[in-house]
Parts: sequence; structure tokens; C-alpha cells
Amino acid sequence: MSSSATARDIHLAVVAGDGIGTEVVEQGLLVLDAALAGSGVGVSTTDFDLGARRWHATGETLTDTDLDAIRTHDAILLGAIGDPSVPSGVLERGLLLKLRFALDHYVNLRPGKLFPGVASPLAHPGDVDFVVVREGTEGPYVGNGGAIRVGTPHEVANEVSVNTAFGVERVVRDAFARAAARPRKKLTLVHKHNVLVHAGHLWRRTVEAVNAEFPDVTVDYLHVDAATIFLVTNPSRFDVIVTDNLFGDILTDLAAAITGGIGLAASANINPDRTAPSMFEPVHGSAPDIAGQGKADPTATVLSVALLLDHLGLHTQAKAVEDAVAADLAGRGSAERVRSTAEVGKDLAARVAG
Ligand SMILES: NC(=O)C1=CN([C@@H]2O[C@H](COP(=O)(O)OP(=O)(O)OC[C@H]3O[C@@H](n4cnc5c(N)ncnc54)[C@H](O)[C@@H]3O)[C@@H](O)[C@H]2O)C=CC1
Ligand SMILES: CC(C)CC(=O)C(=O)O
Ligand SMILES: [Mg+2]
Repeated sequence: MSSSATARDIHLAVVAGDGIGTEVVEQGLLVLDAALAGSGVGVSTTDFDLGARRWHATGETLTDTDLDAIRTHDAILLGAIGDPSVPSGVLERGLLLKLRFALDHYVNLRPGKLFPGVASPLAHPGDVDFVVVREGTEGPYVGNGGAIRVGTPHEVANEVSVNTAFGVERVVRDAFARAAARPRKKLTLVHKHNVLVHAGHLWRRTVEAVNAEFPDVTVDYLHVDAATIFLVTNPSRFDVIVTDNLFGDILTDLAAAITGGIGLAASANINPDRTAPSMFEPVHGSAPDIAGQGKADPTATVLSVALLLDHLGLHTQAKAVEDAVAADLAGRGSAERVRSTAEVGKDLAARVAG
């Protein structure tokens, strides 16, 4: 995939990864090509062979050389990372989280939108259209911890959640800016400050302080356990949710479940300061249970491509992709049969082109 070089050409790093990652990324790239056709914007891709295959062959997850090469691109499209043949955590931490941390993806943006015609497991979902701003570089995912007396009855295992004033403030400010730009202008902080008093109070104080800069934004607060209730009983109450890395991870799988399933849930790992490329990927993982069967829904990846186009300022093309997805989803209820991964990708590309 390439075209003659123009000033606006997109240089895309592609990390298809493991399991269904390769299947859904192929379709995402097909739709990206269709979206850019005739626009005057070309795209060139560099494939990065990262994931289980590479680890088995070399023992490497993500080297400094890989990172340096990835940094030269405008954006990254990632499929999924993780494979049952690799010890749990090796690729997730050593590759996926390393990318997010090294490239300072402190805003992990995850829309929760119920498209018209999509079946939700909720009886009365209402108008569900919110966005989760999940902190992407801190929390319990930083690897601050350890275990002693491993494997004995006296084992002690710690996983420390790191929350810095710097890290919390920058993601909270981003979430406020997003809320201020939306019609409802509402921000919900989700944490657990009744128990996690150190981190929770930092988040609460930060939200209160930054609110002064965004007086039009209404703020509310939910403990994370209660937030799971309202996501199921009244998801339309949410507009922008800001939360930490772990809570955001969990809440966004739930958000996916209520808006049509994990196969539809897109995400963007954004470096708002643009000091490194941002990364776009479906919320889901490598789904070993269906990998290689052509069963994966590529729609989450395609919607992540729309987020990528938006991030690069190609708003018309982003909307064309989202509109194609909306039309495809609207027609699914009446479909005679479930389509394969490749068929969905082909249909979406045709809609974008047509
Ligand atoms: N961003 C990433 O790369 C992520 C990686 N992982 C990794 O992926 C591996 C599997 O993790 P799981 O917990 O099973 O989560 P998962 O998201 O891969 O799968 C959960 C369930 O959702 C289904 N599913 C996922 N994507 C789908 C799609 N596009 N279409 C239809 N069904 C889909 C799967 O078949 C499975 O039943 C693990 O190694 C995990 O660490 C998990 C989450 C995110
Ligand atoms: C595998 C994890 C590191 C990532 C994850 O589950 C996510 O970002 O949603
Ligand atoms: Mg997750």
C-alpha cells in the first residue's frame, strides 16, 4: 500500500500482532485505503513483526531499534498483542504497555456509542454516546511491584498503583477539554476514593482544581463499583468519564458489552503533545478462542482507523468511515447470515468507496 509522495502522505507503522490482530488489521488497512482513495493523501505502511512469533524466534519483545523506527511514523495501527504460547504478561507488558509508556500515550480514548440498529443486551439502553478518557501511562500497570516467597504459602505479591500529580493533571485537563467541546459538557470522575484514599484524593482534588478552568463543565463523581451499576442501568447519564488505567480498562470492556459487543469497540492511545506517534487499536485482545477462523469482527479496528484519520486532521475521511460502519451496522439485523472477517472488511471498504 503506497502512493506517490506528497507533503500530506501518511507514514503508518503497522503492528498487527497476535491472534485475530493480523486478521482485523488487514481489514482496517483495506478500509483506510478506500477512505483515502482520490483524496490526494497517500499512505505508506511499515510492518513491524512484533508479538509471539518474534518472541519465540529471538526472545525480543520491543527493542530500542524498533521503538526508534516506530517513532519516525505519523501514527501506529495495532491489532492485538498476547498469545497463550507466551507466558502471560511478557508481551502485554514488554510490548503493548511499553509502546504506550515509551510513546507517552497518556490519553487512552475509548468511545462508548450505541449505533442505531445495534442490539444491546440492555432492555432500555437509551441514547448511549459517551467517551472514556482512561489514563494510559500510570496506575497499577507501571510495573512497580514485586513478590517474595513466591510459590510458598507465605507469598506476598505487590502491584503498586502509581499516580503522579503531573500525570493525573494532564489527563484530567484533556478530559475537561473534551467535555467542554461536547454538547452536554459533563464530566464524571470514576475512582474509589472511599478506600484508595491516597490516589483517589489526588484525582478528586485535581478534578476540582482543573474545573475552575472549565466552568461550563458539570462534574460528578462515582465510585467505580457504582459506575458499573449505572453503565448497565442508565448508561445515557454518561458523557465524558475520566478514570485511571485499571478502572478504565475494566469499564471499557463493559462499555463495549452494552454497545453491541467487543468487536465494535475502538480506541486511541493519544500523545496529545505530539512528541511521538499516537496509536490506534481495537479495545479487544488477540482472542485466541477464535483466531484463524475468520470469525473476528473487524469493525472495532475500522472505527479505530476513523479515530486515526481524525487525529491526523482528515475529518471528512474519518466521517466517511464512521458513516460506512453506521450503515453496515444498521443493516446487520436483517442479514441472512453472519459474515466472515474479510467479508465485513470488504463490505465496509465498498461502502466507504461508494
Ligand atoms: N490491546 C491488546 O492487545 C489486548 C490484549 N489482550 C490479550 O489478548 C489475549 C486474550 O485476552 P482475552 O482476555 O481473551 O480478551 P479478548 O478481548 O481477546 O477476548 C475476549 C472475548 O471477546 C471475543 N472477541 C474479542 N475480539 C473480538 C472480535 N473482534 N470479534 C468477535 N469476538 C471478539 C473473544 O473471542 C473472547 O471470547 C490475552 O493475551 C490478553 O492479554 C487483551 C486485551 C487487550
Ligand atoms: C492487555 C492489557 C495490557 C491491555 C488491555 O486489556 C487494554 O488496554 O484494554
Ligand atoms: Mg482491556
